[in-house]
Amino acid sequence: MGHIAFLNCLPLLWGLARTGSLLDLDLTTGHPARLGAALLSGELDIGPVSLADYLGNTDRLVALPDIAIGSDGPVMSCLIVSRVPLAELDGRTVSLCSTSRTSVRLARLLLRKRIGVEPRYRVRPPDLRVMLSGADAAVLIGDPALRAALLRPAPAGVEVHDLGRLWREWTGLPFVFALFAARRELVERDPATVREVHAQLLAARDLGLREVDRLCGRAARWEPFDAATLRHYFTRALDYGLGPRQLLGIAQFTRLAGGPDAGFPADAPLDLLERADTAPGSPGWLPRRNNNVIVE
Ligand SMILES: C=C(O[C@@H]1C=C(C(=O)O)C=C[C@H]1O)C(=O)O
Repeated sequence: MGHIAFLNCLPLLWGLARTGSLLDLDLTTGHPARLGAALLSGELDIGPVSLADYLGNTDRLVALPDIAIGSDGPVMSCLIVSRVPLAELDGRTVSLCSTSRTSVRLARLLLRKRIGVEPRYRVRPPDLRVMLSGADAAVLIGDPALRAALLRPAPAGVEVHDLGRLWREWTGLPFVFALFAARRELVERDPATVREVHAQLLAARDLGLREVDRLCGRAARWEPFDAATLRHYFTRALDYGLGPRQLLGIAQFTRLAGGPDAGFPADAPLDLLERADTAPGSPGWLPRRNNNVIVE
């Protein structure tokens, strides 16, 4: 199973350890772009997958319901950091961090369709100093983004834009940056194991959030953020749910961002693993489609 090497997945890791599930799982830690590639190559069976990677490979992956990594407003850790107002980025250079697959797509969508600019893009490692050298803006995710937003007061003239906030203000919807998926081949071969791991993930997430005060007190000992900041990040900024509103957000993003150069089609389906108890008599699993229709 994959595990994202960012703080955003710490409540899950805490829960997997505290429930004992960690003993059943062989965990591979990495950044989202690397974990997506590993899931698709068969190196991993199950785990978090950046939304764009999922949407580009729906024939090979099945999404797990009720759990995701998203936000319903400011997310704190997916940012555009810019030396100039966003409206002035037309024709300028924007660095995209190499660890992200979805935030970089969301940033390009927002800049093109919401702000109305068409910058030049280049991919760089997730180091803000490197990203901003020779560029006017940078799209950064995960812990380096949290550090950029919270620790260093932004130098004069540098603007920090939160992608979760921009999306929410534009569409009124939550945004899902990553969901959890299993390889379709495994779901067909061994649905019981996929269901068990799914149940373990939900239990781990719930326990991690129930024990969030203990988790934050502990994490603040070695993270550069204090316990209250971590608590806010886990409980107010991040949204670990995948229900009807989050599915609407996914459908809206798919339709707006999908296309030949996006890596996924505008009509990419979302097949959710059906729960055993909601599919009586099914041979093991049934795909449930995200048929949300967006009305303009
Ligand atoms: C909230 C976050 O969501 C993430 C953003 C991702 C992306 O942009 O591809 C992928 C997985 C998540 O880690 C974050 O990284 O801070």
